[in-house]
Amino acid sequence: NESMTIRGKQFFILKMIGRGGSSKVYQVLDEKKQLFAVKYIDLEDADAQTVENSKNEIEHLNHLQQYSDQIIKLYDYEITNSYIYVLMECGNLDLNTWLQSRTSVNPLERKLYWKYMLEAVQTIHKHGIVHGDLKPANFVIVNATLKLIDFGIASRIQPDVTSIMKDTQAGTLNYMPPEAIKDTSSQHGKARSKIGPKGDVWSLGCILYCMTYRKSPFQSITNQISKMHAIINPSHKIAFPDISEKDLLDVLKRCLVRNPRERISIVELLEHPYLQLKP
Ligand SMILES: Cn1cc(Nc2nc(NC3CCCCC3)c3c(C#N)c[nH]c3n2)cn1
Repeated sequence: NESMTIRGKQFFILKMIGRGGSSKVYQVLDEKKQLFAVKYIDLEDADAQTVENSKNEIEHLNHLQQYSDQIIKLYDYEITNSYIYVLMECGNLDLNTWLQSRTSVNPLERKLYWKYMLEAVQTIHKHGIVHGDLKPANFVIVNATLKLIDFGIASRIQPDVTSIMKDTQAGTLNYMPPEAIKDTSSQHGKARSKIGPKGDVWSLGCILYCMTYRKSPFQSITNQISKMHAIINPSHKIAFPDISEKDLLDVLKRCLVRNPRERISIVELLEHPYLQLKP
């Protein structure tokens, strides 16, 4: 069985959890049989921007450790000219895989997960980071809590193909805010800087919509161009089938407002009646 050495400590590979571009994520054990996740980034054929983004992401992850338990724990990392190893806590499962495996989500679970997602995203916003590409695969379940595993700065990671993830989440438009599609200024890479924190609120709303109605608001539109048009088209009314939890329905409607200025904020969401924890 393969092993890797990170800063003098040996880790034994159990399985590959996911891969994307030049990154791979493994489930590993240390010599005390403690479970960890290791992200391995191959820098051999990575361009300078990728190297820069990866280092930037790790520095932010390291800095934000102290501010919230809803940010994945970073134990160590090793950066060389040819690779980067990032040693992190290992979640039981990512939220996308979990959602795909559930026929229904129980209301209290949904409410708790929502609170954890808001707290994680509030933490990065407080430190000037807007993710810009939030989706269920960016969160992992650790015991009964949710943790954010990346800040959207470095490359995308998708679940390993052997884990039969058909619609891998990398590159999905299902959670993309209208302002990211409308933003025509400058080359697209800069568009993200134009999306403010309200862009992440839209994406979080799409995730909550998924946890409520089992699909994201635009998932049924399979043609990507038509999907983008629907996301930005004010005449395309998003369906909100009636549900018993009226507070939840109100949260969904306030997150999925196309005008970012009229969209609810993270702070208002944390104060919303839906989160006063009466199941
Ligand atoms: C499917 N599955 C996931 C876990 N747990 C887990 N997955 C992580 N990344 C996964 C990579 C593929 C896409 C989904 C996230 C990370 C991680 C990073 N980056 C830091 N800790 C983690 N824990 C167990 N099963």
